Amino acid sequence: MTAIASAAGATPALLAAHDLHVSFDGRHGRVHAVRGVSLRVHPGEVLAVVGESGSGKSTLARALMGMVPVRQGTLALGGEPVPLSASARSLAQRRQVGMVFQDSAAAFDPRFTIERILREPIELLARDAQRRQSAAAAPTALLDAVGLSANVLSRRPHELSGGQRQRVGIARALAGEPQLLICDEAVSALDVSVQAQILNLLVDLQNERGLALLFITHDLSVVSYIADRIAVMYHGELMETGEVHQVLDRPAHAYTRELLAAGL
Ligand SMILES: Nc1ncnc2c1ncn2[C@@H]1O[C@H](COP(=O)(O)OP(=O)(O)OP(=O)(O)O)[C@@H](O)[C@H]1O
Repeated sequence: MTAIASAAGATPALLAAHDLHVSFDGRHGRVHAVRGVSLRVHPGEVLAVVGESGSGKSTLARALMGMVPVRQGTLALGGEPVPLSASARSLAQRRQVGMVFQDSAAAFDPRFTIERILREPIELLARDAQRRQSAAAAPTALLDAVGLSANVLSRRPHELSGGQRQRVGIARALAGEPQLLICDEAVSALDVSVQAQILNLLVDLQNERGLALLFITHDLSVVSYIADRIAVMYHGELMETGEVHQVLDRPAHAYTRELLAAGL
């Protein structure tokens, strides 16, 4: 099934994916993890992607970033087609879209200082002749944007709290000055009080910078708090999309009703 997650009206999409398919060949045969998903994310909006474990949410996010091979489909960013071939530079490499993981710190080299961790993407981008970096991408400015002071620069990841590390993960994702952040369970591993702080930070970034968020979550209260629209995945397909209140109050699909009854 191909469903299009699009808001009504003719707002140009920031990200438009069409008919994406991803499969993995493993010991137990082929897993068709994403099956013909089409969706749009509009500038400045928050699209929550929900679905049970194994429904393909993370694979979809990675496919959008170019972090897993896409078997079929098209992707456009700001109306410009993005090549999805294995040899093409992915959105992850171009950093036009930032990604925040459940455990962003797992990607940090534990031997590196936070300054070095933040400088790495900045320097990669500086080598890219097509991108001009502004002062907003300096390590101190990135830390400032996520509510951390410059004295964090000389520390190593293990010297920070979980919430501080996730803030550094967000700062790193902001290095390319993206218009879209893909957040894959970005607050799930944090204590509840820290979750609220990180959610508020993401909402502030959305408001201040007009950032759009594609927000993968299992948490219904997070969906209600943060999202404008919801996309519901099941077995790799996009079953239903719509405005938050519409999907929460009048889910069209039986699977969505079950998911909501179970609290996602
Ligand atoms: N690298 C991989 N190799 C083989 N199979 C994979 C790989 N990544 C994901 N899968 C399979 O693809 C399917 C979708 O997984 P995915 O992690 O995208 O689901 P999810 O909805 O994000 O789950 P969760 O909520 O538990 O994170 C699952 O069957 C999973 O086992």
